[in-house]
Amino acid sequence: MFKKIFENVQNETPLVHCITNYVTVNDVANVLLAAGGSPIMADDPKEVEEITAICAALNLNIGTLNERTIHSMLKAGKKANSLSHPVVLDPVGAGASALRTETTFELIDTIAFSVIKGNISEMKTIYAGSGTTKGVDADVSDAVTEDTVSEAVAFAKDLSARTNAVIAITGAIDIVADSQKAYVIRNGHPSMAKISGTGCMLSGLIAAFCGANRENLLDATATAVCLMGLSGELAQEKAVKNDAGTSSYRAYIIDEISKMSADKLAGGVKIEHR
Ligand SMILES: Nc1ncnc2c1ncn2[C@@H]1O[C@H](COP(=O)(O)OP(=O)(O)O)[C@@H](O)[C@H]1O
Ligand SMILES: Cc1ncsc1CCOP(=O)(O)O
Ligand SMILES: [Mg+2]
Repeated sequence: MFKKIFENVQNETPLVHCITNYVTVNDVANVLLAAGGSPIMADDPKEVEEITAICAALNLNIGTLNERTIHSMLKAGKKANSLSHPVVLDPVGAGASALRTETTFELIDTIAFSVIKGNISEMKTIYAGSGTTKGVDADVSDAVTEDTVSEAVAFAKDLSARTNAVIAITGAIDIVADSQKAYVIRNGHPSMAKISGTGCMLSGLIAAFCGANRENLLDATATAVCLMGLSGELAQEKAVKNDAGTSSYRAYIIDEISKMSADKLAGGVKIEHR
């Protein structure tokens, strides 16, 4: 499954419309190119419908939301739905402010999302209807551990049934689920949480993988999560070898994605079916 899904991205070069935050926007663009996709960042309400119409997928990330971009996200999302394009939501910081939480729900109520991807604190906010997320990073107390993984799988399946979207919960252990089936993914490295943008990069990748694999959004999402995690592992090996710090580590992750092959990916995934 991984090989074919990865190859479809490389062969189809999906154009991904991103309405995303200004912290990590350049990393999202570069990671899309590295994986074989193509990015276009466009957030003015006057052009979002036109841009999304020429794309294979839409990536909505509320990291630095404001009134104008919220309007753009709603417009783009509705247009993408009308064209049956996959739409991904990254509810960055949902639970940290009323604006983030309310916007997340307005987006979910208005747009049919293909995938909703967030860290565990953001996803718990969506599940509960409110939250007390401390910021854009997950609360340590929320983390999915080996002891709570079954509970997290049930939570992800239930959230998928409620939203009709594939659910991706990231952290040391990642969960990707629809209402029936889940994957538990143990790729990745703790260093990935020490740089800003790994979550946003992953949302961009998920959009590209869904754009090139529309008939299997669950497996497309799982493959993107494995790719990100494996690249984080390989980048860590290189960082240790080079005595590198966090800035180089960020670049090494993009390097590893650009150097990934279908075989290397298939050989490196750490995935369990539930
Ligand atoms: N402690 C960890 N161990 C392994 N991988 C991690 C860890 N923390 C985060 N990751 C990986 O980093 C990426 C971003 O996840 P996360 O940090 O949860 O998102 P966000 O940046 O949105 O908070 C995912 O690919 C995830 O698997
Ligand atoms: C720091 C920050 N503040 C608003 S958006 C953002 C980036 C969040 O990126 P990620 O979710 O990938 O860590
Ligand atoms: Mg995030």
